[in-house]
Amino acid sequence: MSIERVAIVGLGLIGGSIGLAVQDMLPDVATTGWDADADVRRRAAERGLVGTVCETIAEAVGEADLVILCVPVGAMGYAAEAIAPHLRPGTVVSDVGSSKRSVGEALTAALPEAVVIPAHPVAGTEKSGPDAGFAELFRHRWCIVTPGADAPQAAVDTLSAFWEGIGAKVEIMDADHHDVVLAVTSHIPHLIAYTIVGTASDLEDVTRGEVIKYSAGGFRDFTRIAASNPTMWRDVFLTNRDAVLEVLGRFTEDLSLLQRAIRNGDGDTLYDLFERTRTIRRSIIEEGQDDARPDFGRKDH
Ligand SMILES: NC(=O)c1ccc[n+]([C@@H]2O[C@H](COP(=O)([O-])OP(=O)(O)OC[C@H]3O[C@@H](n4cnc5c(N)ncnc54)[C@H](O)[C@@H]3O)[C@@H](O)[C@H]2O)c1
Ligand SMILES: O=C(O)C(=O)C[C@]1(C(=O)O)C=C[C@@H](O)C=C1
Repeated sequence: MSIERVAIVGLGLIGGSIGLAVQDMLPDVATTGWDADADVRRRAAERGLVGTVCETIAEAVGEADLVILCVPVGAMGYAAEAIAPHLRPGTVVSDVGSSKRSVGEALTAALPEAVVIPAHPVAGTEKSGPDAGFAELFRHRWCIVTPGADAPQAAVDTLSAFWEGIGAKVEIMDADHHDVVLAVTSHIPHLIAYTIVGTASDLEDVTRGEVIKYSAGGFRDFTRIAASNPTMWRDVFLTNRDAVLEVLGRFTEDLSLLQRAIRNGDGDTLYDLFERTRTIRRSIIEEGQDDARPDFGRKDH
Protein backbone atom coordinates (compact mmCIF):
# COMPACT_ATOMS: atom_id res chain seq x y z
CA MET A 1 0.00 0.00 0.00
CA SER A 2 1.48 3.37 -0.96
CA ILE A 3 0.26 6.92 -0.66
CA GLU A 4 -0.38 8.83 -3.90
CA ARG A 5 -2.72 11.54 -2.62
CA VAL A 6 -2.75 13.05 0.85
CA ALA A 7 -5.44 15.45 2.03
CA ILE A 8 -4.78 17.84 4.92
CA VAL A 9 -7.69 19.25 6.91
CA GLY A 10 -6.58 22.32 8.90
CA LEU A 11 -3.82 24.39 7.27
CA GLY A 12 -2.16 25.99 10.33
CA LEU A 13 1.31 25.31 11.76
CA ILE A 14 1.18 21.51 11.61
CA GLY A 15 -1.03 21.03 8.53
CA GLY A 16 0.95 23.64 6.61
CA SER A 17 4.27 22.08 7.64
CA ILE A 18 3.10 18.63 6.49
CA GLY A 19 2.00 20.09 3.14
CA LEU A 20 5.33 21.86 2.62
CA ALA A 21 7.33 18.82 3.76
CA VAL A 22 5.48 16.47 1.38
CA GLN A 23 6.02 18.80 -1.57
CA ASP A 24 9.69 19.06 -0.63
CA MET A 25 10.52 15.47 0.29
CA LEU A 26 7.82 13.32 -1.36
CA PRO A 27 7.27 15.20 -4.64
CA ASP A 28 5.36 12.30 -6.24
CA VAL A 29 2.61 12.54 -3.61
CA ALA A 30 -0.20 14.97 -4.57
CA THR A 31 -1.43 17.25 -1.76
CA THR A 32 -4.86 18.80 -1.31
CA GLY A 33 -6.03 20.81 1.68
CA TRP A 34 -8.96 22.57 3.26
CA ASP A 35 -9.43 24.79 6.31
CA ALA A 36 -12.68 25.93 7.90
CA ASP A 37 -11.42 29.54 7.86
CA ALA A 38 -11.58 31.23 4.42
CA ASP A 39 -8.71 33.61 5.32
CA VAL A 40 -6.51 30.61 6.16
CA ARG A 41 -7.42 28.98 2.82
CA ARG A 42 -6.46 32.18 0.98
CA ARG A 43 -3.12 32.49 2.79
CA ALA A 44 -2.42 28.76 2.37
CA ALA A 45 -2.89 29.15 -1.39
CA GLU A 46 -0.60 32.20 -1.46
CA ARG A 47 2.14 30.29 0.39
CA GLY A 48 1.58 27.07 -1.59
CA LEU A 49 1.19 25.04 1.62
CA VAL A 50 -0.43 22.25 -0.44
CA GLY A 51 -0.63 21.63 -4.19
CA THR A 52 -4.36 22.43 -4.28
CA VAL A 53 -6.26 24.41 -1.65
CA CYS A 54 -9.86 23.30 -2.14
CA GLU A 55 -13.01 25.32 -1.57
CA THR A 56 -14.91 22.38 -0.05
CA ILE A 57 -13.92 19.60 2.31
CA ALA A 58 -15.52 17.06 -0.07
CA GLU A 59 -13.20 18.13 -2.89
CA ALA A 60 -10.15 18.02 -0.58
CA VAL A 61 -10.64 14.47 0.74
CA GLY A 62 -12.65 12.76 -2.04
CA GLU A 63 -9.69 11.28 -3.94
CA ALA A 64 -7.23 10.90 -1.03
CA ASP A 65 -5.57 7.64 0.11
CA LEU A 66 -4.55 9.36 3.35
CA VAL A 67 -6.40 12.15 5.17
CA ILE A 68 -4.63 13.89 8.06
CA LEU A 69 -6.73 15.96 10.43
CA CYS A 70 -4.63 18.90 11.68
CA VAL A 71 -7.24 20.79 13.72
CA PRO A 72 -7.37 21.46 17.50
CA VAL A 73 -8.07 18.24 19.41
CA GLY A 74 -11.50 19.52 20.50
CA ALA A 75 -12.47 19.86 16.82
CA MET A 76 -11.23 16.41 15.68
CA GLY A 77 -14.65 14.72 16.09
CA TYR A 78 -16.40 17.47 14.07
CA ALA A 79 -13.78 17.34 11.33
CA ALA A 80 -14.10 13.53 11.19
CA GLU A 81 -17.91 13.80 10.86
CA ALA A 82 -17.46 16.35 8.08
CA ILE A 83 -15.18 14.12 5.99
CA ALA A 84 -17.09 10.86 6.61
CA PRO A 85 -19.55 11.06 3.67
CA HIS A 86 -16.82 11.93 1.15
CA LEU A 87 -14.15 9.25 1.72
CA ARG A 88 -13.32 6.45 -0.69
CA PRO A 89 -13.44 2.94 0.82
CA GLY A 90 -10.10 2.02 2.41
CA THR A 91 -8.90 5.59 2.95
CA VAL A 92 -6.55 5.85 5.91
CA VAL A 93 -7.56 8.65 8.28
CA SER A 94 -4.97 9.95 10.71
CA ASP A 95 -4.47 13.07 12.83
CA VAL A 96 -1.72 15.00 14.59
CA GLY A 97 -3.48 15.74 17.90
CA SER A 98 -1.41 16.24 21.04
CA SER A 99 -3.59 13.91 23.11
CA LYS A 100 -4.38 10.47 21.76
CA ARG A 101 -6.94 8.41 23.70
CA SER A 102 -9.86 10.82 23.34
CA VAL A 103 -8.98 11.76 19.76
CA GLY A 104 -8.75 8.09 18.76
CA GLU A 105 -12.18 7.46 20.27
CA ALA A 106 -13.69 10.50 18.54
CA LEU A 107 -12.31 9.48 15.13
CA THR A 108 -13.38 5.86 15.46
CA ALA A 109 -16.92 6.87 16.49
CA ALA A 110 -17.29 9.30 13.58
CA LEU A 111 -15.64 7.04 10.97
CA PRO A 112 -16.80 3.44 11.53
CA GLU A 113 -16.02 2.53 7.89
CA ALA A 114 -12.57 4.15 7.62
CA VAL A 115 -9.12 2.86 8.62
CA VAL A 116 -8.30 5.12 11.59
CA ILE A 117 -4.63 5.33 12.70
CA PRO A 118 -4.02 8.21 15.16
CA ALA A 119 -0.58 9.82 15.34
CA HIS A 120 1.26 12.69 17.02
CA PRO A 121 4.35 14.39 15.65
CA VAL A 122 6.29 15.56 18.71
CA ALA A 123 7.43 18.73 16.99
CA GLY A 124 6.08 22.24 17.02
CA THR A 125 6.59 25.81 18.05
CA GLU A 126 4.65 28.44 19.97
CA LYS A 127 3.44 29.89 16.64
CA SER A 128 0.25 28.97 14.86
CA GLY A 129 -1.64 29.69 11.65
CA PRO A 130 -0.83 29.36 7.94
CA ASP A 131 2.26 31.59 8.13
CA ALA A 132 3.92 29.48 10.83
CA GLY A 133 4.54 26.23 8.92
CA PHE A 134 7.91 25.17 7.51
CA ALA A 135 9.04 22.05 5.65
CA GLU A 136 11.82 21.01 8.07
CA LEU A 137 9.64 20.93 11.20
CA PHE A 138 9.53 17.14 11.50
CA ARG A 139 13.12 16.36 10.53
CA HIS A 140 14.77 14.06 13.12
CA ARG A 141 11.74 14.49 15.41
CA TRP A 142 9.63 11.66 16.78
CA CYS A 143 6.18 10.89 15.43
CA ILE A 144 4.26 8.63 17.83
CA VAL A 145 1.70 6.38 16.11
CA THR A 146 -1.04 4.94 18.35
CA PRO A 147 -2.99 2.31 16.37
CA GLY A 148 -5.97 0.57 17.97
CA ALA A 149 -5.75 -3.19 18.56
CA ASP A 150 -7.58 -4.03 15.32
CA ALA A 151 -5.73 -1.58 13.05
CA PRO A 152 -4.47 -3.29 9.86
CA GLN A 153 -0.67 -3.65 9.99
CA ALA A 154 -0.35 -2.59 6.33
CA ALA A 155 -1.99 0.76 7.10
CA VAL A 156 0.23 1.28 10.18
CA ASP A 157 3.29 0.56 8.02
CA THR A 158 2.07 2.92 5.29
CA LEU A 159 1.48 5.76 7.73
CA SER A 160 4.85 5.14 9.40
CA ALA A 161 6.61 5.21 6.01
CA PHE A 162 4.82 8.48 5.20
CA TRP A 163 6.15 10.15 8.37
CA GLU A 164 9.63 8.77 7.77
CA GLY A 165 9.38 10.14 4.23
CA ILE A 166 9.00 13.66 5.60
CA GLY A 167 11.95 13.26 7.95
CA ALA A 168 10.47 11.97 11.22
CA LYS A 169 11.43 8.96 13.36
CA VAL A 170 8.44 6.75 14.18
CA GLU A 171 7.53 5.04 17.45
CA ILE A 172 4.44 2.85 17.91
CA MET A 173 2.80 3.32 21.32
CA ASP A 174 -0.37 2.56 23.24
CA ALA A 175 -2.61 5.65 23.34
CA ASP A 176 -2.97 5.70 27.15
CA HIS A 177 0.79 5.42 27.61
CA HIS A 178 1.29 8.24 25.10
CA ASP A 179 -1.02 10.45 27.12
CA VAL A 180 0.93 9.91 30.37
CA VAL A 181 4.34 10.38 28.70
CA LEU A 182 3.24 13.57 26.95
CA ALA A 183 1.60 14.87 30.12
CA VAL A 184 5.09 14.78 31.69
CA THR A 185 7.17 15.97 28.73
CA SER A 186 4.86 18.52 27.12
CA HIS A 187 1.51 19.24 28.78
CA ILE A 188 2.61 19.96 32.37
CA PRO A 189 5.61 22.04 31.19
CA HIS A 190 3.16 24.20 29.23
CA LEU A 191 0.90 24.49 32.29
CA ILE A 192 3.87 25.57 34.41
CA ALA A 193 4.90 28.18 31.83
CA TYR A 194 1.35 29.56 31.61
CA THR A 195 1.22 29.71 35.41
CA ILE A 196 4.54 31.44 36.08
CA VAL A 197 3.99 34.05 33.37
CA GLY A 198 0.48 34.68 34.71
CA THR A 199 1.77 34.89 38.30
CA ALA A 200 4.51 37.35 37.31
CA SER A 201 2.03 39.61 35.56
CA ASP A 202 -0.30 39.55 38.62
CA LEU A 203 2.32 40.48 41.28
CA GLU A 204 1.25 43.81 42.79
CA ASP A 205 4.72 45.06 43.73
CA VAL A 206 6.42 44.16 40.44
CA THR A 207 5.28 46.26 37.51
CA ARG A 208 4.59 44.81 34.06
CA GLY A 209 7.39 47.08 32.78
CA GLU A 210 9.88 45.44 35.14
CA VAL A 211 8.78 41.95 34.09
CA ILE A 212 9.45 42.82 30.46
CA LYS A 213 12.64 44.80 31.14
CA TYR A 214 14.36 42.18 33.29
CA SER A 215 13.24 39.02 31.53
CA ALA A 216 16.54 37.51 30.51
CA GLY A 217 17.24 33.75 30.27
CA GLY A 218 14.86 31.72 32.43
CA PHE A 219 11.69 33.79 32.40
CA ARG A 220 12.09 34.62 28.71
CA ASP A 221 12.13 30.89 27.85
CA PHE A 222 8.91 30.47 29.82
CA THR A 223 7.28 33.35 27.93
CA ARG A 224 7.96 31.62 24.61
CA ILE A 225 6.09 28.53 25.76
CA ALA A 226 3.34 30.65 27.38
CA ALA A 227 2.76 32.38 24.02
CA SER A 228 1.46 29.08 22.59
CA ASN A 229 -1.95 28.79 20.95
CA PRO A 230 -4.71 29.15 23.63
CA THR A 231 -7.32 27.12 21.72
CA MET A 232 -4.93 24.25 21.14
CA TRP A 233 -3.80 24.09 24.77
CA ARG A 234 -7.27 24.50 26.28
CA ASP A 235 -8.29 21.45 24.25
CA VAL A 236 -5.18 19.46 25.23
CA PHE A 237 -5.89 19.90 28.96
CA LEU A 238 -9.60 19.12 28.58
CA THR A 239 -8.94 15.94 26.55
CA ASN A 240 -5.97 14.61 28.54
CA ARG A 241 -7.52 15.40 31.91
CA ASP A 242 -6.79 12.17 33.81
CA ALA A 243 -3.11 11.87 32.87
CA VAL A 244 -2.50 15.59 33.44
CA LEU A 245 -4.16 15.52 36.89
CA GLU A 246 -2.16 12.42 37.84
CA VAL A 247 1.19 13.99 36.90
CA LEU A 248 0.17 17.36 38.34
CA GLY A 249 -0.45 15.63 41.69
CA ARG A 250 3.10 14.27 41.69
CA PHE A 251 4.47 17.63 40.62
CA THR A 252 2.75 19.60 43.40
CA GLU A 253 4.00 17.08 45.99
CA ASP A 254 7.57 17.54 44.71
CA LEU A 255 7.13 21.31 44.71
CA SER A 256 5.99 21.19 48.34
CA LEU A 257 9.15 19.27 49.25
CA LEU A 258 11.27 22.00 47.67
CA GLN A 259 9.21 24.67 49.45
CA ARG A 260 9.95 22.95 52.75
CA ALA A 261 13.66 22.58 51.91
CA ILE A 262 13.90 26.31 51.20
CA ARG A 263 12.05 27.20 54.40
CA ASN A 264 14.29 24.86 56.45
CA GLY A 265 17.54 26.00 54.82
CA ASP A 266 18.05 22.42 53.59
CA GLY A 267 20.66 23.06 50.88
CA ASP A 268 21.47 19.36 50.37
CA THR A 269 17.94 18.57 49.14
CA LEU A 270 18.06 21.48 46.71
CA TYR A 271 21.56 20.65 45.48
CA ASP A 272 20.85 16.93 45.01
CA LEU A 273 17.79 17.63 42.87
CA PHE A 274 19.51 20.27 40.74
CA GLU A 275 22.47 17.92 40.19
CA ARG A 276 20.12 15.10 39.11
CA THR A 277 18.11 17.26 36.70
CA ARG A 278 21.26 18.53 35.01
CA THR A 279 22.00 15.03 33.75
CA ILE A 280 18.59 14.93 32.06
CA ARG A 281 19.43 18.05 30.06
CA ARG A 282 22.77 16.50 29.08
CA SER A 283 21.03 13.31 27.87
CA ILE A 284 18.62 15.36 25.73
CA ILE A 285 21.53 17.17 24.09
CA GLU A 286 23.39 13.89 23.50
CA GLU A 287 20.22 12.52 21.80
CA GLY A 288 20.30 15.51 19.43
CA GLN A 289 16.93 16.83 20.63
CA ASP A 290 18.09 20.29 21.67
CA ASP A 291 17.37 23.59 19.89
CA ALA A 292 20.95 24.24 18.90
CA ARG A 293 21.32 21.62 16.20
CA PRO A 294 22.91 23.19 13.12
CA ASP A 295 20.25 21.90 10.70
CA PHE A 296 17.27 23.28 12.55
CA GLY A 297 17.13 26.95 13.46
CA ARG A 298 13.75 26.64 15.15
CA LYS A 299 14.26 29.86 17.14
CA ASP A 300 14.01 31.73 13.82
CA HIS A 301 10.57 30.43 13.05
N1 LIG B 1 1.50 23.57 17.73
C1 LIG B 1 2.25 22.54 18.08
O1 LIG B 1 3.36 22.71 18.60
C2 LIG B 1 1.74 21.15 17.83
C3 LIG B 1 2.65 20.08 17.78
C4 LIG B 1 2.17 18.79 17.52
C5 LIG B 1 0.81 18.57 17.35
N2 LIG B 1 -0.05 19.63 17.44
C6 LIG B 1 -1.49 19.37 17.22
O2 LIG B 1 -1.76 19.75 15.89
C7 LIG B 1 -3.11 20.21 15.78
C8 LIG B 1 -3.10 21.55 15.06
O3 LIG B 1 -2.32 22.47 15.77
P1 LIG B 1 -1.64 23.74 15.04
O4 LIG B 1 -0.56 24.19 15.94
O5 LIG B 1 -1.35 23.42 13.62
O6 LIG B 1 -2.86 24.77 15.12
P2 LIG B 1 -3.18 26.01 14.18
O7 LIG B 1 -4.08 26.91 14.95
O8 LIG B 1 -1.94 26.58 13.61
O9 LIG B 1 -4.03 25.34 12.98
C9 LIG B 1 -5.26 24.71 13.17
C10 LIG B 1 -6.14 25.03 11.96
O10 LIG B 1 -7.33 24.23 12.04
C11 LIG B 1 -8.41 25.00 11.50
N3 LIG B 1 -9.64 24.38 11.96
C12 LIG B 1 -10.20 24.43 13.20
N4 LIG B 1 -11.32 23.67 13.23
C13 LIG B 1 -11.46 23.14 11.99
C14 LIG B 1 -12.41 22.25 11.41
N5 LIG B 1 -13.40 21.72 12.11
N6 LIG B 1 -12.24 21.92 10.09
C15 LIG B 1 -11.21 22.42 9.37
N7 LIG B 1 -10.30 23.28 9.87
C16 LIG B 1 -10.41 23.61 11.17
C17 LIG B 1 -8.15 26.41 11.99
O11 LIG B 1 -8.82 27.37 11.19
C18 LIG B 1 -6.61 26.50 11.89
O12 LIG B 1 -6.22 27.07 10.67
C19 LIG B 1 -3.66 20.23 17.19
O13 LIG B 1 -4.46 19.11 17.38
C20 LIG B 1 -2.44 20.16 18.08
O14 LIG B 1 -2.73 19.52 19.30
C21 LIG B 1 0.38 20.91 17.64
O1 LIG C 1 8.55 23.47 21.01
C1 LIG C 1 7.44 23.91 21.28
O2 LIG C 1 7.17 25.09 21.28
C2 LIG C 1 6.36 22.96 21.57
O3 LIG C 1 5.57 23.31 22.37
C3 LIG C 1 6.27 21.68 20.86
C4 LIG C 1 5.44 20.59 21.53
C5 LIG C 1 6.15 20.18 22.84
O4 LIG C 1 5.63 20.43 23.91
O5 LIG C 1 7.21 19.60 22.72
C6 LIG C 1 4.07 21.06 21.80
C7 LIG C 1 2.99 20.30 21.62
C8 LIG C 1 3.04 19.11 20.85
O6 LIG C 1 1.98 18.30 20.85
C9 LIG C 1 4.32 18.67 20.47
C10 LIG C 1 5.41 19.44 20.63
